[in-house]
Amino acid sequence: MRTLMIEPLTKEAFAPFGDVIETDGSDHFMINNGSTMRFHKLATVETATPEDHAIISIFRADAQDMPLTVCMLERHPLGSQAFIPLLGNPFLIVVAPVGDAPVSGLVRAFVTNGRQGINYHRGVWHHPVLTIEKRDDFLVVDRSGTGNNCDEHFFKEDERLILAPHQ
Ligand SMILES: NC(=O)N[C@@H](O)C(=O)O
Ligand code: NI
Repeated sequence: MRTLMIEPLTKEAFAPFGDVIETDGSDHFMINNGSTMRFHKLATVETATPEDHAIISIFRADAQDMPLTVCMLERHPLGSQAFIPLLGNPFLIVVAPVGDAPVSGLVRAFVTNGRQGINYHRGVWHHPVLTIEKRDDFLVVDRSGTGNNCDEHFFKEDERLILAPHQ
């Protein structure tokens, strides 16, 4: 099984999978009579139909045992999904490009710097949220509507991957 190299999250590296929601290196303009910097439209919420809603939730996630064997990835075919850390902690991301199924050899892992959120584009394969802290809170912005919006793919045993952040 391949051990994933964990890359530092950057807009450029993550571009094939979605957006990085951060102030570092992002354009802004002044609002509120010059008292506020607006880092405008860092990401957009994708939905599938006019009846869909973009909703805001909080995920309180517990850490997975590490090293983690990555057995599966999921995707949301009907909308995007954004995770914004509420407590300023780094977290882990495992993704694969859009396609009928995730390709094990194309799976990549990233670690955030604590000041970054991400927005998975519609259909991007990803692992369910992976904290580094024992428990962590995320603001999540994603799509609500009819139909199935979560496909899971389980890798064959020889396609599984290892995520080992503490080594
Ligand atoms: N199932 C759910 O809402 N969470 C996942 O989509 C995830 O990416 O964590
Ligand atoms: Ni998801």
